[in-house]
Amino acid sequence: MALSCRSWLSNEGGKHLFLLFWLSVNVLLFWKTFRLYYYGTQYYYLHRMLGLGLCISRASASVLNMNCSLVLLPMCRTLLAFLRGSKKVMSRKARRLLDKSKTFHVTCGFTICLFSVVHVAAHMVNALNFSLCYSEDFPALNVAHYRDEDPRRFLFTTLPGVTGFFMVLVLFLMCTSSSYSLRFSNFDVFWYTHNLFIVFYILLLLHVTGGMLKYQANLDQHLPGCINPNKTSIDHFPMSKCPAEPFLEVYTESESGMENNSKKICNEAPKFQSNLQETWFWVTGPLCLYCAERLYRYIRSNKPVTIVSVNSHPCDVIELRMVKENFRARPGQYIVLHCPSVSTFESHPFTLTTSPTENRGTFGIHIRVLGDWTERFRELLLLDPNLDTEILPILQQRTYPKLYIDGPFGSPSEEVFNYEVSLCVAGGIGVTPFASVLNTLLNDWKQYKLRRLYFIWICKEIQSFFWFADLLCILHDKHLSGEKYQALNSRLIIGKPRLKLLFGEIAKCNRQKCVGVFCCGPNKLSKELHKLSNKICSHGTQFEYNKESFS
Ligand SMILES: NC(=O)C1=CN([C@@H]2O[C@H](COP(=O)(O)OP(=O)(O)OC[C@H]3O[C@@H](n4cnc5c(N)ncnc54)[C@H](OP(=O)(O)O)[C@@H]3O)[C@@H](O)[C@H]2O)C=CC1
Ligand code: HEM
Repeated sequence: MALSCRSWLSNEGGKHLFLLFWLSVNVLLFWKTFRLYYYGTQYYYLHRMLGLGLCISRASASVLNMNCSLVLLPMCRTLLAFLRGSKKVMSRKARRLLDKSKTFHVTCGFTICLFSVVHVAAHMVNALNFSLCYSEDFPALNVAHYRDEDPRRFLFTTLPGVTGFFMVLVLFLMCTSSSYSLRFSNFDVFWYTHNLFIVFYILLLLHVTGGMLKYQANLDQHLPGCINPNKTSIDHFPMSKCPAEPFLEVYTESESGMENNSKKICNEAPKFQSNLQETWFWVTGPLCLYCAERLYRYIRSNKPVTIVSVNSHPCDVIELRMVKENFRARPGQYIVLHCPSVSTFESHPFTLTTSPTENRGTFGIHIRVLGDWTERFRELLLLDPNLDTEILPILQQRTYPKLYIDGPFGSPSEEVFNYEVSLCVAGGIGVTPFASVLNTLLNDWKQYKLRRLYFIWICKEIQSFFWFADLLCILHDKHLSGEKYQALNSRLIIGKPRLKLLFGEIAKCNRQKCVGVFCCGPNKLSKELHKLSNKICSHGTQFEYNKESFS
C-alpha cells in the first residue's frame, strides 16, 4: 500500500501540487482584493455607492489579470523545449510538469471565461448603481451624468463598456472554436478564431484605461465619517435606493476606527483619483515574451526545407526525409509541418523518427494518412500512387510542394534516456517518438543514463512492422544475433500483450529501481498503462508514467 502511494505520488503528485498552488493563488487573490474594496478606507465612498458589485467586479478582475498573464506561457513552446533540454535548470519531476502545458493553458483559458462572466455580471450591477446612487456631494465619483440615467449608456458609449463587450465576443469565439471535435474536424476555424487572442489583448489593455473606479486620495484631510460642518446629515447617497450597508455597520473600530471620526470635523472635501492599472503589469511581460516567441518561430520557419526522399510504406504510411540548414533536434522532439499547397494556415505536428546527427544532416518523419490534410499532402508528394519507393538524390529532386517546418519542440519522450530503465509502449503510428529514440541508441547510447530499454509495439496489421523493420533488425543484430527480419519473427507475438504480467516481470528484474514508462498511442492504451504505473509496485520497483503528447 505504501509503495503504491509512492507510485501514485511520483506519477500524480507534482501536477496535483501545482494545480493546488495555482488554485490557492487564485482564491487568495480574489479574497485579498475583495477585502480591500470591502474594508479599504480609500474605497469607502465608492463602496457605499456600488455595494458588493464593486468588491466582486474588482476581485474577479484580479483573477482575470493573473490568468490572462499565465494563459500564454504554456504556449511558448520554444521556451519549453529549451527548458526540457537544459537538464541543469530543472529536475526530471519539474520537466514532467511541462507535459501538462497544454492542459494548464486550457485550464487558464476556462478560468478566464468563468471569471469574465462574474466580472461582466458585477459590472452590470455597478452600472445600475452608478445610476441609482448618483451623488450630488461627490460628482467626481459618479459615472452617470444624472440620477436614474439609463445604465446601458455606460455599457455602449464608454471605453470600458465597448472594449468589454468585444472582449466577451472574442472570448466566446475563441473558446467555442477550441473544442476537440472542431479542432479535429476543422482546424482552420480553430486557428483563425484562436489567433484573435491578439485582438483580445489589445482590447484588454484599452479596457483598463477607462479610469471609472476611483479611490479617495486625501484620507489625511478627510477620513470618511468625519463631519462636514456645512451639512447636517452624513448621508451622501440616496439611502433608499443604494445597496451599500449603513455607514457605521460596515466599519468596526478594528478596521479603521470609523466611529471616532463621527465626532471629527473634515478638513476638506474628499478628493478622488482613478485606480492604477494593474493589468499592464500582469500582462505586458508574458505578451511580449509570446510575441517574441512567435516572431522567432516565424523567422526560423520562414525558409522551406529540402525534401530528400519520399517512401511509401504499408498501411497508408509515408516516410519523408528532409534537410534544412542549421536544423538541430533531439530524439523524441516533434516539428510542425506547414504545406501552403495543402492549406494556407493549417499545420500539423509530427514526431521526428530520425534526428540530424553530426555526420548526417537529414531528418525524417513518418506520416499516417488519416485525414484530408495528410491525404492531400500524400497526393502532392507521391504523384504516381503506384510508385513504391522514390529516392531521388537532391540534385535530381522533382518539384515537390514547398514545405515549411516550425520547431523542433519538446515532448515527454525526450526523458527516455534519463531513466536507468525505460519501458516504451507504442500503439500503431504512435511508434514514431520511440523510433527516433531507437535510432539514437543505434549510434551512441553510452552517454545516456539509460541502461535497459523494454520496447513494445502493438499494431493492427503485421505489415505495419515494415515501417521500421530495418531499424528493429539492425538494433537487434547490433545487440543480439539473427538473420535479416528473422529477428523480427522471433519477437512478433500475435494478440494483445498482457501488460500487467509484463509490469510484474519488469519489477522482478529491476528491483528497487524507478522505471520510466512511456506510452504513445490510442487513449485506451495510455489509460491502461497509466493505471498500471500507479498500481504496480512489487519488489520496491516504481513506475513513473509519461504520456506522449504534442505539448
Ligand atoms: N507524438 C505523439 O503524440 C503521437 C501520437 N500519436 C497517436 O497515436 C495513436 C496511434 O493511432 P493508430 O496508429 O491508429 O493506432 P491504432 O488505433 O491502430 O492502435 C494500435 C494498436 O494498439 C492497440 N490497443 C489499443 N488500446 C489497447 C490497449 N488498451 N491494450 C493493448 N493494445 C491496445 C490496438 O488494438 P485494437 O486493434 O484492439 O484497437 C491496435 O492494435 C493516434 O491516436 C495518434 O494520435 C501518433 C504519433 C505521434
Ligand atoms: C483568453 C483566452 C485564451 C488565449 C489568450 C489563448 C491563446 C492561445 C495561444 C496564443 C495559443 C498558441 C497557438 C500556437 O502557438 O500554436 C493557443 C493554443 C491553444 N489553445 Fe488557447 N487561448 C485561450 C483560451 C483557450 C481555451 C478556453 C481553450 C480550450 C477550451 C484553448 C485551447 C487551446 C488549444 C487546445 C491550443 C493548442 C493548439 C495546438 O497547438 O494544437 N485556448 N491558445
